[in-house]
Amino acid sequence: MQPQDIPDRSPFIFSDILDYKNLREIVVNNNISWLVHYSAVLSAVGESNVALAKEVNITGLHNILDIATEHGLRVFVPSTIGAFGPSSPKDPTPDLCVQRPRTIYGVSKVHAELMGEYYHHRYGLDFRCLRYPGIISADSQPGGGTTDYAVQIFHAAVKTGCFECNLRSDTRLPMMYIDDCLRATLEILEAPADTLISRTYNINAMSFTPHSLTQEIQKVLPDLKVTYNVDPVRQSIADGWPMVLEDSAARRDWGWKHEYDLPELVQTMLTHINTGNQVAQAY
Ligand SMILES: NC(=O)C1=CN([C@@H]2O[C@H](COP(=O)(O)OP(=O)(O)OC[C@H]3O[C@@H](n4cnc5c(N)ncnc54)[C@H](O)[C@@H]3O)[C@@H](O)[C@H]2O)C=CC1
Ligand SMILES: CC(=O)[C@H](N)C(=O)O
Repeated sequence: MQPQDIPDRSPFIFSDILDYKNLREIVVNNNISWLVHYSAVLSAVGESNVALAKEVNITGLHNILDIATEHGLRVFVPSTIGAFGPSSPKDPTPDLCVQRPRTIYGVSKVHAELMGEYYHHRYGLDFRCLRYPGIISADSQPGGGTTDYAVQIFHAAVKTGCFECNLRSDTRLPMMYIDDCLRATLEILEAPADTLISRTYNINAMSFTPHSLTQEIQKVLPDLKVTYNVDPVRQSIADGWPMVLEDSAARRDWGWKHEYDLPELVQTMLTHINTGNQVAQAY
């Protein structure tokens, strides 16, 4: 979303997550009561700039937790499938298991989960966290992650009919459509505190490989051609991640239920991208 798309009643303020004083000023001046902390450097970009990922993902998180504790705010921080690693069980990956990620992104997200839970128990901070799968959305370009291919393929399928995939065709990863992701986030934020047995939950929707995604898109666009040029950094990250997230605790405690499986995802993405293109061409 661009600043000009935000309605007048919702102030849009640019701020650096590393500027503690400015963040505090924004919280106080705007009577903020919930912090939804999305700023991060994602998995693939993090491996090419570890220093930046450490700053944004770890120091930025510390700022958020301290401000929230100081001002009694509720905090949501997304975690990720990237918080697991090669020694975690993969199919399915439970909420509680070995977490030894090998990316700075994953390490920073495990740190966020543990710090948030520590602040909850130590200072009573209302910290809530979901481990998202790869998120797929038509209106924003992906920001340097390992699951980016699953967004890029839709744009390529509509615009050029061919796509070069940077993961192996059999790489199975958990994914979720953005509407399910945003609804899950609102649902956990609004859940009564006494229903939350845990402060960090896996949420799952679907899992697919580049090959099975291609086949589903080809049902609508049969001429789509996909070739493979594997990026070793992204592939080794993906090889250490879950294939399926086990999310029965989220379903039991606060009623999580996904709505989009692979066929609905493909239909919805292609419709959005086609509509966007038609609007763009009309101008
Ligand atoms: N997109 C996905 O598939 C998944 C995303 N998540 C989490 O969701 C959150 C959002 O992810 P995306 O929107 O996909 O990532 P993105 O890379 O598109 O967005 C990250 C945002 O952080 C901002 N940012 C970076 N440095 C900053 C700083 N110093 N101060 C303020 N803002 C700064 C960037 O400007 C960017 O808007 C992240 O915390 C990510 O870990 C978790 C799992 C999956
Ligand atoms: C799954 C994520 O956290 C993100 N999309 C990434 O690939 O880094």
